[in-house]
Amino acid sequence: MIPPGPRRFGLLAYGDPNIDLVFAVDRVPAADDKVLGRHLGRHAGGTAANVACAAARLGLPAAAYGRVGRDDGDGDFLVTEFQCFGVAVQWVRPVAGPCATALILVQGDGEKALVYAPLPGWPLDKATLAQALEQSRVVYAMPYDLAEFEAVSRLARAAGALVAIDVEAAVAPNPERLAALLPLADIVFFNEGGFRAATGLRPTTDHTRPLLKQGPRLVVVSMGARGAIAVQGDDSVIQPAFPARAVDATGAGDCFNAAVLARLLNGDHLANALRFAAAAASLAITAIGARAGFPDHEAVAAMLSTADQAVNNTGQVHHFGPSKT
Ligand SMILES: OC[C@H]1O[C@H](O)[C@H](O)[C@@H]1O
Repeated sequence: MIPPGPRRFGLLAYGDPNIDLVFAVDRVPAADDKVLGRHLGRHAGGTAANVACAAARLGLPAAAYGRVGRDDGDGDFLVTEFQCFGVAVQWVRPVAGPCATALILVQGDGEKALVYAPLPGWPLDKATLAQALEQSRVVYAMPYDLAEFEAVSRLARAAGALVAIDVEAAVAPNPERLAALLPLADIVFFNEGGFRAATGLRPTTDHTRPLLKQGPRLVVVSMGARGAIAVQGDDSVIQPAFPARAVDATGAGDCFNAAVLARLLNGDHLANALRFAAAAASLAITAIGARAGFPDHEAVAAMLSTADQAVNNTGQVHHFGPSKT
C-alpha cells in the first residue's frame, strides 16, 4: 500500500511539538478537588512530534514540520530533543511567543489526564510544506482544524505522499466530523475513545470495516491494555496487548502508530506490523515522559523473541515481564 521510493524521509510529522509539564499524582483530581503532586517533570512532547521521534528511534528516517516559540529556551530544548532522536528539523521554524504546552497528570496506574494549549494559527506554509512532502512517503497529522487539514491532504496528494491521521475524541467528537475527514486520509489511527466518539460504536473489526468505504485504505484502532485491531482490504487483524508495568501511558499510542508505519514502510504484512507495534508500545509505557520509554528496533525484537520462546517452550502464551502494579 505504501509506495516504495527514493524519498529521503519515510515519515513527515506535521504539527507543533509541545512542552509537556508532567505531574505524577496518586489520582487525577475531580473538579473542586485537590491532590498532592509527587513529582513534576518537564518533557518534550506533542503527538505528531512524538510519532516522528518514535519512528526515528525504530530506524525510519523522519522529519518534523512545525513551530517552536522563540521567547525562552523551550524552543531550543524541543529542537535539541528532535535531534537526539535523529529527527530532521529543517522544517521546524521559530515564531514569536512561547511554545505549545500540555499539562499532564499521570496517576499511579499510568493513566493520565491532559490539558493542551496549542499555538495560535497553523504551522502551514504551502511552499515549504510542498517541498517537505515531496521528500516524504507518509505525512502524519492530527486534523484538529478541518480547513487546515484539507490543505495538508491536498498538498500531500499532489506530492505523492500518503496521509496518515490520528483521530482522538478532540479531533472527531461526532460522526459528521469523521465523515469529513475520512476521504482526506489514506491511513486512519484511532484510540479507543476517539473511535467511540467519532462512530458512536465500540471498536470491533465489524464496526471498523465500513470506514474503508469512505476513503482510507487502512484503519487501526489501539485500545491500550485491550490490544488493537486493524482492517485493510479484506484483511482483519486482532492483536492483543503485551503485558507491561504501566508507569505513564502518555505517548504509548504515538509509539504504537509510529511502529505500525515503520514496519509497513519496511514491507511487513499488517499482522506482523501490529504485533511489533504492540510490543513497542508495551515498552513505551514503562517510563515517565511521553518519549522516555520509546524503544529501538533491537529492544522490540528482543521482546518478541522472548515471547516466541515462551510459546515454543510451553505451547501456550505466557505473560512475561513485570506485571502491572
Ligand atoms: O500524544 C501525547 C501527547 O499529547 C499531548 O499533546 C502531549 O504533548 C503529549 O506528549
